Amino acid sequence: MDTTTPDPRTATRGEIRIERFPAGLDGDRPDARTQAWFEAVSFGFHDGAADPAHDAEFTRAYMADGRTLWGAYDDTERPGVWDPEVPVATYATLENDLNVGAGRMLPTHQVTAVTVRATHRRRGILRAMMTEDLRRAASRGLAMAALTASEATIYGRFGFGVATFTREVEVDVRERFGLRAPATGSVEVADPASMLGLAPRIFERFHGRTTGSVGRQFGYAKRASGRWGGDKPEVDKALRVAVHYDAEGRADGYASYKFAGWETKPPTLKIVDLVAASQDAYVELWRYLGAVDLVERVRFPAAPVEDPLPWSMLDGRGYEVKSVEDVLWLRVLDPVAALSARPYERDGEVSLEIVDDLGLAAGRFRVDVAAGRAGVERLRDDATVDARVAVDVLGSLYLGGAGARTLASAGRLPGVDGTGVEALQRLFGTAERPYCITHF
Ligand SMILES: CC(=O)SCCNC(=O)CCNC(=O)[C@H](O)C(C)(C)COP(=O)(O)OP(=O)(O)OC[C@H]1O[C@@H](n2cnc3c(N)ncnc32)[C@H](O)[C@@H]1OP(=O)(O)O
Repeated sequence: MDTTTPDPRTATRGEIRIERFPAGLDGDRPDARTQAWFEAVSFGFHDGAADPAHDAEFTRAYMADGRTLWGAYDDTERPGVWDPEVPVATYATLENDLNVGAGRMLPTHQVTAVTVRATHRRRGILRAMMTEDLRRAASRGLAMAALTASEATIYGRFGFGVATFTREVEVDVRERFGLRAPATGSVEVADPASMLGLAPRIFERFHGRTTGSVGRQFGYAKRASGRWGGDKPEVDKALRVAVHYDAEGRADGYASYKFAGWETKPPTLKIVDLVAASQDAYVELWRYLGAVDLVERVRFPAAPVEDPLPWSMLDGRGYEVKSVEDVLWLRVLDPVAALSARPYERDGEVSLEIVDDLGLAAGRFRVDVAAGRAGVERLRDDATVDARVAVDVLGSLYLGGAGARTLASAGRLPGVDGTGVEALQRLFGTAERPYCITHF
């Protein structure tokens, strides 16, 4: 493969060429390379043939996001074969801030749009793109990589560990629905068009106060405004939006939602996006959603794991957890920068050996926490350490989403004795569970 550093496992497959490029326009259409890339992504995610009019919108959004697109091309000529300019594999990256706790932001390398054509699967194409990409991100000084995964079995081998979860919940909003929390501020129905400007401002406040939150790409405001329905840049007339205002009249939360249709029994509202910059806003938006007439259920696919809602409901049994979904997967690229960036709730110290097959984060380190800040120092390779931790497990520990005790019970901290587990539990543990409502 034609990558800067050939992967020894795939270098013999000379017919695959890998290119990196920014999304680009040619007049008011995507340029040929970008259009062909969209074709491949649509194919990979079973979305049907790409629509150039839609793709022009997506191209503008990708340009605003500063995405880098990767395509893997097979130039082998065969009669009737699909245009060789349509990549057989795709991959894309962008960068946004991750809130690592107490509002501290860590610039994070995000990976998305991974597809490999069935005809080219299991030939090391993903491995070649991902190892090269992570190496480049690390060399650009990024301390963390992140993704959201379609399957839980793919990315652990590349050092990613699950860091946050959400729950899909369904709330019974018939007559017995009521909340104990005293009402605060007010909720008004908004003109969806106003969300183009308002949604990003509300999100920024949510983002600043929520550990685990990742900055949002351009498309989110378009969706909140109904300009992009679902995943298409087409006006969504079914989308409704309610905004919460605090006692001073400042907008501090919104819920965008849709009626699921009369054929859905019982009648249901589906929350598309709920962004609350305060707990009051969260509860009040639910009070509003629970008061909408002619519906019996409200479905929310992205509720926090620690949700105040059932504790506020007069009848907590009306809150049903349908499923739990992993959202953010984290991959430490630079242990010194990543471990010094996050805040710590207890002082103390622990020494770690990080095991990383890709070598990027491998080594021994001492984490010394005083007044909530960590000094992190690289140790000699033969230094004695308290715990040996695989880099994907470190990704799960990093935001406090998984406890060291739980991971040890699950067999994910082999060889770490009870003292080492307790040291990790004490130092990495957080009172609040991380929460990410951004998918990318
Ligand atoms: C971040 C995102 O974009 S999430 C979306 C991910 N995309 C999809 O799910 C689309 C459908 N799937 C695909 O396109 C492909 O199957 C991919 C991208 C998952 C894998 O691509 P491939 O090029 O076949 O992977 P590659 O040959 O490089 O394999 C790398 C390793 O992952 C393993 N692997 C690949 N796919 C899977 C899988 N679905 N489940 C478990 N292991 C897998 C391989 O066995 C290999 O293991 P090894 O290197 O330890 O021996």
